[in-house]
Amino acid sequence: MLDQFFAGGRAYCMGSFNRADCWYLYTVSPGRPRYLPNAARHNLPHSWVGKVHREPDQTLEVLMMDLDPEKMKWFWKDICPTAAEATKNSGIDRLIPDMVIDDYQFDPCGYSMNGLMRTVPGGYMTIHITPESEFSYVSFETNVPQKSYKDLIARVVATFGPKQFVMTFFTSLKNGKKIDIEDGDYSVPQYIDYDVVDVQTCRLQAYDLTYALYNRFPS
Ligand SMILES: C[S@@+](CC[C@H](N)C(=O)[O-])C[C@H]1O[C@@H](n2cnc3c(N)ncnc32)[C@H](O)[C@@H]1O
Repeated sequence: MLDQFFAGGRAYCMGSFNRADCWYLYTVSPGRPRYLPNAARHNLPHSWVGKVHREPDQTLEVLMMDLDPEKMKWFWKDICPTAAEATKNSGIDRLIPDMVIDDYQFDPCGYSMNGLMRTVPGGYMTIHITPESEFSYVSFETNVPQKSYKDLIARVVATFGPKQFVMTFFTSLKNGKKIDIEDGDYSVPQYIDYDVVDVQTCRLQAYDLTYALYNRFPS
């Protein structure tokens, strides 16, 4: 389906097929500037011709399922009439400090926010919350570099209280100071309340990807 819209897209699946714990990824990498006529190409900086220009970067996603209803209550309008209250009462404003936040509370429930970092150009955080207990789901994503990804993930998980979550971490291969997600001898962060059920690492065209599935222990 997506192939109809994107040339050169690639689909991947991480996680376990037979447990229905799969996470699907579709990537599109900007290719050579083939669409430019030769004359226009000659106006490009020499180093760009036939190459892709990229800044080093890393992206963390935490995708959480089956959340703590007590922590989800802030995302119902009858309890929190405004998005600003939901952001503050839930602790979202303390996950990554120094963000300019644009937040929205849906009616009767649901919440979305986008935050831009004041001090890191291009640094963002985005959170989308479906609080209905039958199918509760929260997605968290940021590209803001962290000293400790383990600590950030712990804050995110403590804020929303999932029974299960998926962590994905992309890091660009040309990153001189390559940031990793390792925790001592382990390839992904370890938490006392969660079992790591699956871990996979994958080298994509321009990124290394680490995927892990965590289940709360005891369930
Ligand atoms: C936060 S929105 C965003 C969903 C989005 N697809 C995501 O996860 O990135 C989903 C939540 O908002 C609620 N909601 C209320 N009105 C909505 C609307 N008009 N459109 C989408 N979601 C709405 C849904 O019931 C659900 O709890």
